[in-house]
Amino acid sequence: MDTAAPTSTDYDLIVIGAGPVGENVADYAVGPNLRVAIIEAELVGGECSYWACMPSKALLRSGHAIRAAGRLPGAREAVTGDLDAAAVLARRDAFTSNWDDSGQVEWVAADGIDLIRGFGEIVGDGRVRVGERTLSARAVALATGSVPTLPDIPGLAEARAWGTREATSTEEVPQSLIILGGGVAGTEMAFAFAALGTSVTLLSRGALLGREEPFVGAMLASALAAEGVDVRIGDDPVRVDRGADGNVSVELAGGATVRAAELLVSTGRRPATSGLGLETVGLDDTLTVDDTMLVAGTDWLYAVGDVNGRALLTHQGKYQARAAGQAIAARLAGGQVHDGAWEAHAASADHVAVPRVVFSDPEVAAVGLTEAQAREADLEFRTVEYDMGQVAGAKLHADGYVGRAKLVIDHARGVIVGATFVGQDVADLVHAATIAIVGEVPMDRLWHAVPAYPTISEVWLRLLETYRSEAA
Ligand SMILES: Cc1cc2nc3c(=O)[nH]c(=O)nc-3n(C[C@H](O)[C@H](O)[C@H](O)COP(=O)(O)OP(=O)(O)OC[C@H]3O[C@@H](n4cnc5c(N)ncnc54)[C@H](O)[C@@H]3O)c2cc1C
Ligand SMILES: NC(=O)c1ccc[n+]([C@@H]2O[C@H](COP(=O)([O-])OP(=O)(O)OC[C@H]3O[C@@H](n4cnc5c(N)ncnc54)[C@H](O)[C@@H]3O)[C@@H](O)[C@H]2O)c1
Repeated sequence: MDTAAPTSTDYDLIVIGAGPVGENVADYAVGPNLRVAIIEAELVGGECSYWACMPSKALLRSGHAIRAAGRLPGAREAVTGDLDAAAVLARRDAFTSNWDDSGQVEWVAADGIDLIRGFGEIVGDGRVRVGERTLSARAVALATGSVPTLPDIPGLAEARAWGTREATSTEEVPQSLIILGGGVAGTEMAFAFAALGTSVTLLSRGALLGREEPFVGAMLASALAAEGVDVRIGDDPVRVDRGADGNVSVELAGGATVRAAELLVSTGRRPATSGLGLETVGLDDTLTVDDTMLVAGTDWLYAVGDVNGRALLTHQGKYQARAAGQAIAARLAGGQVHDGAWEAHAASADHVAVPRVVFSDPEVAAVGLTEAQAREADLEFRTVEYDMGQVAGAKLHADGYVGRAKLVIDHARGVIVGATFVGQDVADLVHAATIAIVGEVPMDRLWHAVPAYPTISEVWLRLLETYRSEAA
């Protein structure tokens, strides 16, 4: 398709999926000379706003605040009793706008984007069907997100298990909950429900958060155990049953059976490509994209956010959307596309600096490579680690502060390629590491970035001192 030529299409760009990513693709592309429509089958704002990031973080926050107060004499005595679960659920409801998307719909209209409600399906090059209508566009962007996977365990499909949607939108706090899957969602939900008073069993087939540094999973497993969560690692479920009394039982390979009022399955997600009609344009369900998110083998189709499987995180999907939206606008206007590494239309950071925060307690904040990934990449690297409990700012922050930090340093280039922090309130530490990686700041120059005293950021100084002393 010659995208620079004037055409008589209904739109210049149709975006399928109005989650955070689709909204940003449309927002960055739309302009006085570019007609943009966005198609949404459910709520404008997507999974993140109503069933994922926002409600899950709202459910977690009050428990973290109570635990934080418990670590400070004076505050500890002032905060007594349990969480008010009804108030926590009500705050969660406020953050999801009670699952009402009118605020986001208003924003779409104010931005000059046409909203079309319904399920969008590709029916040919640049052609999209929604209900009875078939629309044409010079470019189409898929931003349909991802869907949960369900493991093939006998009885599971019939057991009316919760997915993360049911967990984050629950109107009642179950008395007991089994969580299957020790990844990001399972670990966060274990903290959230334990704080709300639920008796939680967490079943993980390997170490918790197994893709992160090994100390991450070990520290979270002991923190969860301290919260009363029964963490079982490596004892796989072999059968699931929902009994006549409404409770769920899960039989484990080791012979034990665990029972609870509800079962949450959080065993990962896959790109939402089913029913999109990709076969009508010669594609299958695995979409390969370049750094402007253009799908390989096409000059009109883009895949952005969770659907391309690059990084299933809102902030990274929105970053891709900013690149893609601007690249689409440039291509449609016949302008220059700046898609070289680190240029405006390329999501270069996807390859080297994806920040990941797990809102557990302690929090986990990581970016770039772990040591294992650096080894796989055949880098010549060194690592340094530091006990964050020894940092003055951390000691002041909470009595008995427990935390650990680690840097992975590309020794040949003298730059950081990975960083991991575990500890109370470390989420915001990771952005400094992201800047160091993206900016390829040499270790010798990083030495001059002085952290304020007494902040938790002083861990940076300790890590750099450790690096220098070990190098000497
Ligand atoms: C429990 C949980 C907690 C999470 N917490 C965080 C977090 O704290 N931070 C973070 O960065 N990430 C978090 N994530 C990940 C985050 O939710 C996703 O990365 C993010 O939602 C992806 O945005 P998206 O726009 O690509 O997809 P989505 O948010 O899934 O939006 C896709 C939209 O497309 C619509 N759609 C799909 N198919 C069609 C179609 N054919 N026609 C029309 N509309 C369609 C859907 O209805 C949906 O509205 C979490 C995920 C889960 C499950
Ligand atoms: N704070 C955040 O940014 C945040 C929070 C929640 C979710 N998310 C995103 O949502 C996505 C989905 O979260 P998730 O936790 O479901 O996925 P995940 O990939 O993080 O974890 C899935 C876990 O399930 C396990 N698993 C997979 N198949 C299994 C099986 N058959 N039996 C037992 N265990 C099995 C895996 O080993 C893994 O530990 C993630 O990719 C994550 O990026 C992000």
